[in-house]
Amino acid sequence: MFKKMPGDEAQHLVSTTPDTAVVFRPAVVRTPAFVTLVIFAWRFLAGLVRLLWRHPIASAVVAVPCVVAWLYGWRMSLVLIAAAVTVLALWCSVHRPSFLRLVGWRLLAFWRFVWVYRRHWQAVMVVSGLGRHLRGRDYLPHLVRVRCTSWADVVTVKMLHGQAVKDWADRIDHLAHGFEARSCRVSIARAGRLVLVFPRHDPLVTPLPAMPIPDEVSVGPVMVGAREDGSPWLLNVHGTHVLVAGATGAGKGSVIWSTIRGLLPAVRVGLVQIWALDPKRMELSFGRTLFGDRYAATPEQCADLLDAAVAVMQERADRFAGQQRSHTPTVEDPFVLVVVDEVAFLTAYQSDRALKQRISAALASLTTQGRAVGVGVMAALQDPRKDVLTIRNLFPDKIALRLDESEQVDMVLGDGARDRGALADHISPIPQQGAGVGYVRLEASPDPIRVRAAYVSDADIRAMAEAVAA
Ligand SMILES: Nc1ncnc2c1ncn2[C@@H]1O[C@H](COP(=O)(O)OP(=O)(O)OP(=O)(O)O)[C@@H](O)[C@H]1O
Repeated sequence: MFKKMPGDEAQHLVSTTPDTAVVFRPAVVRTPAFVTLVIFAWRFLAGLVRLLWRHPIASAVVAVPCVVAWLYGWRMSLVLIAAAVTVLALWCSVHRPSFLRLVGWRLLAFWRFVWVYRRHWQAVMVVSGLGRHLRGRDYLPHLVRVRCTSWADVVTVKMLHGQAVKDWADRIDHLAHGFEARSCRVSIARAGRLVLVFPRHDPLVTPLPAMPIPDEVSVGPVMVGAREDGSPWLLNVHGTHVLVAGATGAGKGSVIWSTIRGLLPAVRVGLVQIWALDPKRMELSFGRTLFGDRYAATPEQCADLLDAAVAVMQERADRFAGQQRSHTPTVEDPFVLVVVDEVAFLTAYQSDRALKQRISAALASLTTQGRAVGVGVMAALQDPRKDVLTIRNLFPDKIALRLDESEQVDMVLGDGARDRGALADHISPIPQQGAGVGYVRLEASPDPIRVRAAYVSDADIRAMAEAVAA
C-alpha cells in the first residue's frame, strides 16, 4: 500500500545537496481528469466488493434496512429492524454459542476492524517503524483480516516484502498499546503472513478450582488447568520430562499437585508410581501418604531415592533391550514419575560436593535415558539460570510461571519465546490473579501458549491421600 504525493506538491519539490549547483526538479505529467475519475471509481467498486465478500453479515445489517426504506418507506424498514432484533435476541437467549459463532463475533470483528485496526493502522505502523516512507511513498503492511474470539482479536497481516518475523516480535509493545490491548502475540500463518493475537480481556484472571479426579485410568496427558482459549490444558508426563520454573509464590505447587491428581486413578491401580523428593519439606510432605516409602526430604535420602530410580531405569533398559523401544505401563513395570520440588536445593545450593555430584549425575541419567523405559522427571525450580540447573535443556517440556526478570523467560522456554509474547515477567504477583498462570511451549510448536493451573487446596490433597489409602 502506498500513498502518492499530490502532483502540485511534487512539482515544487527540489532535491539538491548543500553547496552544489545541481538542482533536480521532477517533471510532472498532468493526468486527464477522466483517468483519475475512472481510477477512483474502480477503487471504490473493488473496495465495495471486498467489503461484501469479507463482511457479508455486517454489510447486510446496514444495506438491507436502507434498501427496504428506499423501496417501501422508513416505517417498513423500522418494522424489519424490530423483527430482526427480536429474532436475534431470541436466538441469543435460546442458543448463545451458535449465535455468537455465526453472528456475534462476526459483527464485533467488523466493528473492531473498522474502528480499532483500520483507523489506527497507518499511525501505528509508521510510529512503530513497521511501515516505511521511501521516496515520497508510504509503504504499509497490509491489514488482511480481523477475527474475534470470546477473549481476543486475531488479526492477520501481510508483511512488507523483506520484513522478518523478528521485526514484528520486537515491537509487540508498540502494537499492543497502539491498538489498546494489554499484550500482543505474534505467530506465523504462512510465508509472508502473520497472525497477531490481541487479548481483549484475561480469561485466566480468576483461579480455577481443582480439576475433578478422572474416572478413567490413564497415564496422561493429564488435565492440569485451562488454556487461554478456554480449552483444557493437557500436560504430557509419560514419555517426557517436565521443568516448572517460577519465582516464589508463582504456583509451582499447583502444577505439581494437579498432575498428581490427574494420575490418581492410575496410581490407585498400580500403573503409576509417584516418587517424591521434597528438600524444602513444605510442598509434597502434605500428601506424604500418597507416596508411601518413596518419599525423601534430606539430601542424603533424596540421593538414595534418585539412585533407586536410576537402578529401576537401568534394570528396565537391560530387560527391554532388543525387545521393545517404548514403554507401556503395566502393574509389573509401572510409569515412575519422579517429582522434585525445588531441585536447586539438591544441585546448586547443596554444600556437600560429593552428594551434589551424586544427585546431579542421577538426575542427568534419568533425564537422558528415562523416558523410553517409563521413568519421567517433573522438577520445579525458582531460578532458571544455567549455573543453578546445568541440565535444564534435558527437559523437553518446560513451563514458565511468573518470573522475576525478562531474560529468564527465554532461559526457560527457549530463544525468542518472550519476543513472541510469553510475558512471564508481567504475570501478576497477586496470588488470586497470577498464581498458577504461565506459558508453555510445546515440542511441536514455537508459539507459547498461556495457561493457568487449577488450584489444589489442602483439603483436596487430604481427600486425594484418603482416596488412595482406601
Ligand atoms: N493455581 C493457583 N490458583 C490460585 N492461587 C494459587 C494457585 N497456586 C497457588 N496459589 C496461591 O499462591 C500461593 C503460593 O503458591 P505455591 O506455594 O504453590 O507457590 P510456589 O511457586 O510453590 O512457591 P514457593 O517456591 O515459594 O514454594 C498459595 O498459597 C496459594 O494461595
